[in-house]
Amino acid sequence: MLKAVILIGGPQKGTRFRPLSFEVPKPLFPVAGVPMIQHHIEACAQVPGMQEILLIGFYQPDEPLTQFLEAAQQEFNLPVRYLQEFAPLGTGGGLYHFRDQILAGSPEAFFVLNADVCSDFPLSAMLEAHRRQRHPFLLLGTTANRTQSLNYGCIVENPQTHEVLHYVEKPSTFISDIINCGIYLFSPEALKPLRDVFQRNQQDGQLEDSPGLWPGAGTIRLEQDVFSALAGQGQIYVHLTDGIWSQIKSAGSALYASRLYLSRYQDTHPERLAKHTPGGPWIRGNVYIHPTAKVAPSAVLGPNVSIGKGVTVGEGVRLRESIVLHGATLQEHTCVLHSIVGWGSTVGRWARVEGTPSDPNPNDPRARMDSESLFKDGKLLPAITILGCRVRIPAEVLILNSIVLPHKELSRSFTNQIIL
Ligand SMILES: Nc1nc2c(ncn2[C@@H]2O[C@H](COP(=O)(O)OP(=O)(O)O[C@H]3O[C@H](CO)[C@@H](O)[C@H](O)[C@@H]3O)[C@@H](O)[C@H]2O)c(=O)[nH]1
Repeated sequence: MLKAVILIGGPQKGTRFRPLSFEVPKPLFPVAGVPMIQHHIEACAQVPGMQEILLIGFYQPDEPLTQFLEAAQQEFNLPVRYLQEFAPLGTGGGLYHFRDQILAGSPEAFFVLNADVCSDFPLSAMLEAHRRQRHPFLLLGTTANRTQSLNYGCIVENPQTHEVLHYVEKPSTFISDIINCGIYLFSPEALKPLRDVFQRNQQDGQLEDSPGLWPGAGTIRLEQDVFSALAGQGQIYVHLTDGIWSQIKSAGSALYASRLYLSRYQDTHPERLAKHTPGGPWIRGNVYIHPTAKVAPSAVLGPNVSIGKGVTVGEGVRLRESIVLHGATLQEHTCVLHSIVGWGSTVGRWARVEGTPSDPNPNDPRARMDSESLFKDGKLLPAITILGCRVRIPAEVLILNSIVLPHKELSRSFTNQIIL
């Protein structure tokens, strides 16, 4: 019997995802038409023997989250439960705090998945590798180029045995081009080292003269406190993948992840990809259209477009490399490229909303999405255009490389600006 835990973080997390995370918790942001963590749940539900999926985070269990859990339980016919941390406990604290719930029913092992990654989740291959060796910790690893590897957990392995010999979280100088994907398979014994860290933290906290410096009861950083500490002791192994993988930290990376998942749908969910039908819109490449969306027959969509619930797309609209969120309206002849259009926003006739993609370098097979910062030398870097929720763009204007905060009603064109 197996279980899976998805670490969904909480409201202080996902700041690079603003303004989109104002409206919906980041783990529920739609990527390729479905909430980000539904991809995780689908992958877990396909592993034979999966008994339960637990989401651990510090969000208040609000309506969208509760509705999502109910829908997921029904769809996958599996218990999918949310366990709320009383405070942010780090990537390992929640696993230790809820250890009884995780180990209830004696699972042979449990997957732990970061919510903010996009992957083809090679969980069955990880399980096979685990069953051969039964080591406490198995990490999924992939490669990144030298510069970008510094943004991730870096792994030095023994190439013969795949044992993790050395692990450094976001090093300041190059360590290894093998990076931690934030996807793990732990055996029940993995909780023992977490207990040791917890107890050590408690003792340190009691000894600490200035409690303000104490990291807080229960906080455990899986990466630094466990992986770095245990590397080279025969307990941690890496399973390498060259499948699709990307972090989803910013809105730009959500667009990139959406493209990766849409292309994967050709094998996994062909029914989710729109096809050109007589009298229907023109479809180029991979496009997802929610069944409730109204798309005019002369619109041209794709590649890599995802259209949410209740969206209206008018005649002559051109849409590519974009996500249009539920209830948005694109009036006749608008052109939307490399952009995310927020919930309930309206783009007026003949307006053009355009961004600049920040995709990984296609000529470098090891390139990953940059974990972009918005500014460089005090200037806004060109990036995808984001319209927050209920933004109104008038007719015949250009909105280029800009971020428009929710509820703004614009009256003219804007280029390279954050519109507050
Ligand atoms: N429940 C809970 N979840 C948390 C907490 N803090 C972070 N998380 C969740 O844990 C995951 C990792 O979040 P970060 O702490 O932001 O780390 P990171 O910068 O994404 O780096 C991690 O992931 C990389 C791969 O994407 C790894 O390369 C890196 O080593 C590390 O594991 C995310 O899904 C986040 O929501 C917490 O206090 N509680």
